[in-house]
Amino acid sequence: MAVYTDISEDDLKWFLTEYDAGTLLSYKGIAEGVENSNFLLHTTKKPLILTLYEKRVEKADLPFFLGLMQHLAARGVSCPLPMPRKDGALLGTLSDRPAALISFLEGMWLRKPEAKHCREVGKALAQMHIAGEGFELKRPNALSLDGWKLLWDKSEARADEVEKGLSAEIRGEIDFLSAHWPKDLPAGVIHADLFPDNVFFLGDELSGLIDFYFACNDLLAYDVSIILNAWCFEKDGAYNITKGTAMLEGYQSVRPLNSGELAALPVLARGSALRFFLTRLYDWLTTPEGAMVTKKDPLEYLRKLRFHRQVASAAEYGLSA
Ligand SMILES: Nc1ncnc2c1ncn2[C@@H]1O[C@H](COP(=O)(O)OP(=O)(O)OP(=O)(O)O)[C@@H](O)[C@H]1O
Ligand SMILES: N[C@@H](CCO)C(=O)O
Repeated sequence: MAVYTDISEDDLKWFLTEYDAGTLLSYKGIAEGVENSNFLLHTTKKPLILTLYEKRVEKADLPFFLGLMQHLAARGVSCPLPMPRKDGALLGTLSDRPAALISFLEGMWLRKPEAKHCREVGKALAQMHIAGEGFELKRPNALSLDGWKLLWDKSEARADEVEKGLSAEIRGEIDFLSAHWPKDLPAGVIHADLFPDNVFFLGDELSGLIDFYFACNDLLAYDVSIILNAWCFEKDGAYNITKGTAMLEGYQSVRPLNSGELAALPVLARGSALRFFLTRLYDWLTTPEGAMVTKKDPLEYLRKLRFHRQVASAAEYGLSA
């Protein structure tokens, strides 16, 4: 469960006096998520989400994340909107953590997404990429090649505890990706974590995107490879080409991928599988037993990485001719 930091009712009431948010009626911690502490607040006005930013979020990055949500919302992307305090600031402090109030988004995330949902996610990602144009703040991707190497340095010594031989395999993968990572592809603001639990639906209709706390400037096609990884594999590890086709068609109905982006997809998908493998591995090795958070399985992403290594061209992801 992702409530790393407890808050007291008195502190919360005091925190809310800085906002025009009404009077607190109730609040509760939200079990889902692994990164930050989230609470659902009911007040005499509208429901709100309170987020306390935890270890993987740099305070200096918060203006980028919160400003991006404002930028995207103003351009028609359905995403949470940060509520300014009475003094105009978007950030406050609660229980010694940077904290923000953001609007509550209606909808639920899908436990069993189908191809039609993948199509909608593809479209929404492309719309986000276009809406992100013109956002002036910049944030390099802290979880690209250099960040992967740092994470790997912290985990390598214990990697073989997770699976024998892992250490040599991952070192080889990082070397390969360092040598083959594409450079000259269209870049912009990417979400970088658009997993099923970050996309809300009302019925079959996509109602919004949340959790922009990994958003950054990077290759747009890298974001496409992330959604292929996150949405198009089945529980048994098989790639579902019907979902892949729908997702790529959905994306390209809004923003067609150029030939360079298409050719790079297998390498980009290896990179994004490695990224989630490495953060999960690090958490797996460092989260104490009994912590109130559900650890995610790094091996799921190792299997995906091995799949992408066998992919010869983007056609295997379900690209229609
Ligand atoms: N704006 C919002 N409106 C409604 N519910 C929200 C909103 N933001 C967060 N939530 C709820 O809180 C949960 C966790 O939020 P979020 O995904 O941002 O957390 P996280 O710790 O950053 O998670 P992740 O593991 O995806 O990085 C969501 O699954 C959702 O139930
Ligand atoms: N979406 C990520 C968690 C946030 O980094 C994962 O499933 O590993």
